[in-house]
Amino acid sequence: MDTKTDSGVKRPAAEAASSVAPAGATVDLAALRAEIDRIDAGMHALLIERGEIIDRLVEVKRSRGAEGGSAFRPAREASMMRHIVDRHRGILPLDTVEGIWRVIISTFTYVQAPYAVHADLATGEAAMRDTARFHFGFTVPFVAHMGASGVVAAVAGSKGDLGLVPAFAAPATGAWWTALESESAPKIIARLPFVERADHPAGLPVFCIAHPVTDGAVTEVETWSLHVAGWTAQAARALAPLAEVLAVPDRSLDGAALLASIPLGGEVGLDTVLAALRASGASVRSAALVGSHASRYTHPPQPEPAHPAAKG
Ligand SMILES: C=C(O[C@@H]1C=C(C(=O)O)C=C[C@H]1O)C(=O)O
Repeated sequence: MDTKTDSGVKRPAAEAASSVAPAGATVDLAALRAEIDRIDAGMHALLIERGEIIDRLVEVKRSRGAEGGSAFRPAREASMMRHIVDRHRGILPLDTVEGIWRVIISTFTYVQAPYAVHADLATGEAAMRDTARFHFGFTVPFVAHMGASGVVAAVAGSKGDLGLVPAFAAPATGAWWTALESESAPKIIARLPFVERADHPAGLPVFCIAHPVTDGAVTEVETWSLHVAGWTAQAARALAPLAEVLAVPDRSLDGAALLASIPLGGEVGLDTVLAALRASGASVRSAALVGSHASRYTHPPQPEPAHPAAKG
């Protein structure tokens, strides 16, 4: 007996049936594949419709005189990503869902206003590339730099590009954030991943920098560039419980350049951090706000995907 496939090609029934499907399941399989085709066509149509809404959004932004720089809106993106992971259920791994939406959002941001992503590869190329591609996809151009200061300079000289620099202490990076101190310099606008978890496939913590955001900035955590003299182990210990701090010691001055991340509206403010530094014997030469980002949002690690069929 022959059977007719979706494409109209005739082939033997035995070959058409899956090798694991019991005899007689062919029709069900074809029906399920028809369902999958219907869902795929629906999802594609929805993406096309999303693009039409983005077109209208661009018009509204233009009519409101939005600046011509990056269309990236950190507060909106952080909130969307939280909602997506919170409502997810079913067998599709969360990593996949998050990755799909990062590509959707980043690419629609790109079609609104083209931008490139500049990334500092000095602390390791593979992890940083994975991070950039996971969060921004493959349509947004990727520009590699060997050092964070090159990333800051590229963003400063661009119209609306984004930069990715490590959000962890790494000897190779230097105190790149001091280049963000002047008012018109780029600022930290986000910390990625938006949703953190121990087993994140692109979990390298990075700061995203861009021209100062005038619309849609998020200020849950402020990032301060501090210059201190008298930087000692005691001063470092005093700060550890108060704020997340990146420190680059400046041996010639017995001081350090610090990048302190301080949640707004919490018990510990900038004043608390400065007071702790002074109490430890350090003196604070300057403090400049160099950006802000959404508070870190943590999700528990995901269980291994276990399809019912795999359980035997
Ligand atoms: C759509 C907007 O622009 C960008 C694209 C987004 C998207 O595609 O969902 C979300 C936030 C912005 O980074 C917006 O400002 O809402």
